[in-house]
Amino acid sequence: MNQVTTMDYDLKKRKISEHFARIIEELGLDLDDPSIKDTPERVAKMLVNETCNGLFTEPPIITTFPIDKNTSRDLVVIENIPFNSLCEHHFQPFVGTATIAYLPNDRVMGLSKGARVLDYFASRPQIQERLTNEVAAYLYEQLNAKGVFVIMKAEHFCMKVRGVKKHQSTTITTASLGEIDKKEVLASIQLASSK
Ligand SMILES: Nc1nc2c(ncn2[C@@H]2O[C@H](COP(=O)(O)OP(=O)(O)OP(=O)(O)O)[C@@H](O)[C@H]2O)c(=O)[nH]1
Ligand SMILES: [Zn+2]
Repeated sequence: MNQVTTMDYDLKKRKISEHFARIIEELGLDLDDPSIKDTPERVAKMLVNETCNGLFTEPPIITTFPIDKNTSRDLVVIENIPFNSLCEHHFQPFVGTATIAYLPNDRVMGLSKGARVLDYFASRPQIQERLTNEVAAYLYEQLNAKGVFVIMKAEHFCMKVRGVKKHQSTTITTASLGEIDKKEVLASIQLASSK
């Protein structure tokens, strides 16, 4: 994994800031304008600390708990987890929700950890299909789960605010690994939404 030290972070931000200042100049904007003068640093900070932070950090450690005789071994579904990521084609956001389902083997996952894994893989330039698969594959391996099924639904700003400009369109992607009954997952989501 691409571990970067604290010093590297500062250098990375400085270099990105310098490059972005050139783009601002090339656009004909005034880098001395009080409103714009700090924009290169702001963009660098946003990219390194937030929207691309997953490129420079380790994936989250997943807390798990052993299944004892009183714990269900059945399907677990964590639905409607909001996320935002960055489309690698246009560096525009794509924004939506993910549903993470897994069939435990001998351990269950701390519930928040699915969202942490999602945020980690979303914090880098992505396509939605890869993001969906990376979340599923990491959880499958880390949980030693019998199966994992991830569903994502997102709006791509590269399709909303530019290009084809289709504001209402959403994209649904899925990724499954191992033994998991996808129909059971979909039925449990429907059951929850009908309440
Ligand atoms: N499969 C997939 N495609 C994506 C994703 N995000 C953006 N795209 C698409 O990537 C494609 C890039 O196409 P190009 O023809 O190289 O770029 P472009 O000329 O800017 O395309 P337009 O968006 O059609 O204007 C577009 O069709 C985007 O809609 C994604 O997450 N998954
Ligand atoms: Zn795009």
